Amino acid sequence: MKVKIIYWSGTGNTEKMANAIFEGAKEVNDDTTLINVCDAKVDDVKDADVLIFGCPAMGSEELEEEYMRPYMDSVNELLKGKKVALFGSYEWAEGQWMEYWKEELENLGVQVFETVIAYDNPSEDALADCRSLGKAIAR
Ligand SMILES: Cc1cc2nc3c(=O)[nH]c(=O)nc-3n(C[C@H](O)[C@H](O)[C@H](O)COP(=O)(O)O)c2cc1C
Repeated sequence: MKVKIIYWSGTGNTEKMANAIFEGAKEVNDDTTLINVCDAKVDDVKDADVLIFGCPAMGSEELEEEYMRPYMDSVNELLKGKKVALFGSYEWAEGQWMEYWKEELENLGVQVFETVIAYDNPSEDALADCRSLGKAIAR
């Protein structure tokens, strides 16, 4: 089972979460790759069984618009039938962007296995949740 973690992070908070998910997933599945969305291709989604996408709350409860939004728009339709999870950091509001993101995928018929959000610089507890997510989804 091929696992890919694809993320965007402006100031490193979501990147810390991505690293923790990677650590957890690697423990149970060697075929796990961590990719910055700036380097991600559509094929990265095509050949994966498990996709874990990360993006902080940006804009007004939106995905980052230069890389993450266009990337998701190009792969959303390919996610049906795959195992998908979402994560990211936020600071100004209460995590609504993650609800919108999950809802958007569910409306396309994609099942979202889990979402993990962390306030600002992720706490040790939040990072532990990230490692658990990686471990649970990559088995
Ligand atoms: C341009 C911009 C827009 C943002 N919009 C939101 C928002 O709508 N809701 C929110 O909770 N936080 C918002 N934030 C705060 C970020 O989500 C928060 O700083 C997060 O930790 C950044 O994660 P990163 O270090 O992975 O880039 C915004 C930050 C920036 C720079």
